[in-house]
Amino acid sequence: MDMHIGIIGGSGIYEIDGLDGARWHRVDSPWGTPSDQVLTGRLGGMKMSFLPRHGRGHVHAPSDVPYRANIDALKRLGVTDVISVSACGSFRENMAPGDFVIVDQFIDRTFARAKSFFGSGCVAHVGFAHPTCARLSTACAKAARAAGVTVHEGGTYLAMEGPQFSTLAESRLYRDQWGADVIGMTNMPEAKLAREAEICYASVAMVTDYDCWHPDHDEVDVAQVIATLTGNGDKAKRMVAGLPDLLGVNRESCPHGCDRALDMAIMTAPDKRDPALLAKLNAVARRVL
Ligand SMILES: CSC[C@H]1O[C@H](OP(=O)(O)O)[C@H](O)[C@@H]1O
Ligand SMILES: Nc1ncnc2[nH]cnc12
Repeated sequence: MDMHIGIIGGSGIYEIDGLDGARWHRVDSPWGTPSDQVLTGRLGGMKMSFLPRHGRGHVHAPSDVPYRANIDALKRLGVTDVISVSACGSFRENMAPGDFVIVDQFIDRTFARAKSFFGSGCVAHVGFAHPTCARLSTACAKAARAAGVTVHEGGTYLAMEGPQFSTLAESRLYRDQWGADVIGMTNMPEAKLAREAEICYASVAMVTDYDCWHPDHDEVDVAQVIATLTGNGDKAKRMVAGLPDLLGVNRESCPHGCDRALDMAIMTAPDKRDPALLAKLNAVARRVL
């Protein structure tokens, strides 16, 4: 099978350069309209598709990003592995603005988003103890280091609803009591949906600020995030350029089982399944339905 990387670009990343045969095109999804068209092409011979999470011009707020349509659209294009590139605040002194954290755990504090492709008519429960793909994450860490970035391998990302930033009490709670390392507004439910769609998922969180807990730094605001993002965006593009050599164009099945997540997940008896929901699942769950 061909490796096909999907990059979901967060705040400050609305395109990527250097794709051979690059073309923006519309992908229709039964789950709604994706955030934007998808830029497809090849990098070092490897298939790559890029989707700006907030749309070009940053039009979608974190609560309104069409997460299901985005993952479904990438699945329909044949994407096997998604790399999420996001801005985040840091709860750790040593995870400084400009550094990349390769996230391996999440705490989901979002509450106003559709979080599953499944539901009444086709109930499924996928395993999510290890929400990111170690194979893909390791490649991202190597590529980022080779691009000269300071990389922290492993970290817990707290996903908040937003769009307001956290209060000081929340920031201290997440950092001191809950052990979160970074905070952002978008990786949930994206990571959950990628797992349901049997797509490997890695999260590259680019630190832009110290949120509001740090006594020696100003509390986060958009100006601070944008100032750091300008440098981070270039680093992310250099990281992406290193991926084809590390991952190769031919894809072995995932050693961690991300691409077989639905094997034991669907509970609803075949004769009780809702045909309308099954029709919408025709890309995400195509392998098992
Ligand atoms: C511009 S600051 C807050 C905004 O930035 C992050 O976006 P993304 O995760 O897509 O890079 C954060 O989650 C918020 O949506
Ligand atoms: N401090 C912060 N909180 C939430 N999302 C962010 N994105 C970038 N910085 C952030």
